[in-house]
Formats: sequence, structure tokens, C-alpha cells
Amino acid sequence: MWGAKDNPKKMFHDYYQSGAEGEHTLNTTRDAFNSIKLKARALGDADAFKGTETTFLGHKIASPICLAPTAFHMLVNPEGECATARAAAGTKTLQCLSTWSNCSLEEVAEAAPDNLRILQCYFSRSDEVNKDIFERAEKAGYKALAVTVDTQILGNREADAENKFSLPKGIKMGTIAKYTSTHVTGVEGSGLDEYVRKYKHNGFTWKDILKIRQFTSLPIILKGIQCKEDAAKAVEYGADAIWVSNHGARQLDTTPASIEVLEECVQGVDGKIEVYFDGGVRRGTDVLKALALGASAVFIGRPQLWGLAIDGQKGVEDVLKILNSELQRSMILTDCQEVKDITKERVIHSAYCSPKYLTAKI
Ligand SMILES: Cc1cc2nc3c(=O)[nH]c(=O)nc-3n(C[C@H](O)[C@H](O)[C@H](O)COP(=O)(O)O)c2cc1C
Ligand SMILES: CCCCCCC(=O)C(=O)O
Repeated sequence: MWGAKDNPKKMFHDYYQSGAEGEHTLNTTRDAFNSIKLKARALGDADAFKGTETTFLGHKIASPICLAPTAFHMLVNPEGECATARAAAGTKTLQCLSTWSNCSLEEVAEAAPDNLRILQCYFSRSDEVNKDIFERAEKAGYKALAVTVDTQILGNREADAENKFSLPKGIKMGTIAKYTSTHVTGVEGSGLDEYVRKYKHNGFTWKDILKIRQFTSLPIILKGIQCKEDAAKAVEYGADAIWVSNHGARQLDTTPASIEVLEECVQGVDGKIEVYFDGGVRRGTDVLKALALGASAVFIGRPQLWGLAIDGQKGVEDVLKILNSELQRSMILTDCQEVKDITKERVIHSAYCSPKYLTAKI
């Protein structure tokens, strides 16, 4: 059979696209967004529209649509995460860099020195390595750490196992290259499992969040919160923000779509810290729905990778521009002149749109 071994593009595509196991969560995410309806408002003043500018932990960004951390951008573009960084700078939005990036965090900072950037963190078993990464991030101008909390162990991505995913020779893990290697010895399964075994601290738990506080003065965001209990716990453990995410449906299959748990997570933090969101955002209307349900910024994962694969920096810029122009149009048609006007009243949940409700005598 013609497989990934003979066709690296298939291996890269599958790595980017796949979800965990039966991909039930991945496949139901679009339906979850579409079941939330927007409330159109008549005769809002389109000439009075002010724009999409907003803030992220107090920093100004031109749009609430930001770039999520996605590993290994050099699989589809030789400039890797540096190209993505320039695209974020070109559209004045925020880039969250993966610790598993191919370009190092310093190279990325140099590629777009003035842009707002934060660093996603997977923890090494060595405190010395973790401290070193935090120091490097701070020195290179990263403004916060997004600690991923949904990946205690790697999700079961069957396509990667079948393809025996590994990084091609010559492509390094830029940010963590000095602490680990990308050499894969195993003949079975996905090389990602081996990268994780060599580097990642799977025993990293809530108490370690308190420990990170002692290592860095950067704000700490917990990425991968999916229920109100954990949202409340994040506040209790001193997080500066939470990021509602199911890791692009790549971890535990059959969980709800992230948009379905956003409201309960917002309730869990009780207005004490900011809430960010990702998972299946493909249209400006999705952004508007997430903001209306309580997120203050929204991140895109795969769409940036498709843009990068098609046209490098310009491709990512195009994706961001298209989404932002769709967001603007939906804001105007729901009578929102600026981001702070995007409130819960802009959406109607599907439960209220059901035929039973519509025909009920009130
Ligand atoms: C190819 C790929 C690589 C990813 N790598 C990381 C990563 O290194 N760290 C992390 O916290 N999340 C990672 N994620 C998850 C994204 O940050 C984000 O949560 C998810 O992709 C959002 O869903 P979307 O792709 O539907 O927009 C990755 C996702 C994809 C698709
Ligand atoms: C520690 C797990 C490494 C996962 C590699 C990057 C990633 O998050 C992904 O979803 O793929």
C-alpha cells in the first residue's frame, strides 16, 4: 500500500489534521458552533463601527483573533514559526509559540521584535531546564507563559502511529534542542511518543503551578481547561488567566466541543481572571460567539497551518485578515460597534431555537 513512508506530505497533513481516536469530538465541533444562533439586529449604525481592537492581559492587540501554539511549522514551510511570527506582526495580533517549535524562541523574537508574543510550555522533568526556558522567554520579550494542562500523556492519534510520524532529518526542535534530541529509535508507533518519553514531565500536577510562580514573574495562563471545577481551581492556584481548549480534539475523544464548555468555565472563574478560547474557530461568526459567551480572545490552530502551507507568511496573514473581516461584518450585523459590545445577548442557544420552544404557547 502507498503510505506515509513514501509520501511525507501525507504524514505531515495527518499530523496537523488528526484528532484523537475516533475523532468524534473533532467531527462534532462545527455542529456545536452552528447550533448556536446569532441574533441579528436591525439598523445598527455601520458608519459608527469602531473596530476590533482589544487587550490581552493589558496589552493592546488589533484583533481578538490570535495564533495558537502549534508544533513543528517547518514541516510545511522552511521559515517555520518565524514566518508565522511575521504574519502576526503584519496583522498586529498575538502569537503564542509552542515549546515544541522548530525555530527557537529567540529566532522567533528576532523575526518580529515588536510583536506581542507569549510562550506555551510543556514541562521538562528537570527544574533547571524549565527555569532556563522561563529566563530565556523573559529575556526575549515573551509577555506570558501558557502552561498546557490537558496533555499529561499524549492523546491516541491513530494516524500518527500508522504513519510512524517523526521529524525529517535536519529539522530540529529549536526551542528545546539543547536539552533533548529528535532522534527516533522505535520501529513501532508515532515518534511523538518517543519525544514525549525523552523530555516531558508527566507527573506535573497542580502543586507544580505554585512552583512555577517561584521560578518566574511572567503571568501564567492555564491552557486546556474544560470544566468549571478546573476553572475555579485555576483561580485558587493563582493563574492569571485560563484558556478553554480541548487541544484541537487531539487528546481525549468524545469530550464536548470547547464552545460547549466555555460558559461553564467562565462561571468557574467568576470574573476574577481573563478567559481565552480555542477549538474549531473557522469563521468570524465563531469568534463573535466565543466572545459573546465570555472569552476575551480567541485562538486559531489548524487554519494558521493551512495558510502557512499554502503561502507562508502571506498565507497566515490572509487567514487572519479573512477571519477579522468576517468578524467585523458579523459585529455590524449584530449591532456591536466595538469588542466590548459583544455580550451574551448577541447569541441564542439552540435549545431555545428548537421547534418545541418556537411553537410553545407562552
Ligand atoms: C498540529 C498541531 C500542533 C499542536 N501543537 C500544540 C502545542 O505544541 N502545544 C499546545 O499547547 N497545543 C498544541 N496544539 C493545540 C492548539 O494549540 C489548539 O489548542 C488547537 O489546535 C485549536 O483548535 P483548532 O486547530 O481547531 O483551531 C496543536 C494543535 C495542532 C493541530
Ligand atoms: C507533550 C506532548 C507533545 C505534543 C506535541 C505537540 C502537540 O501539542 C500536538 O498536539 O501535537
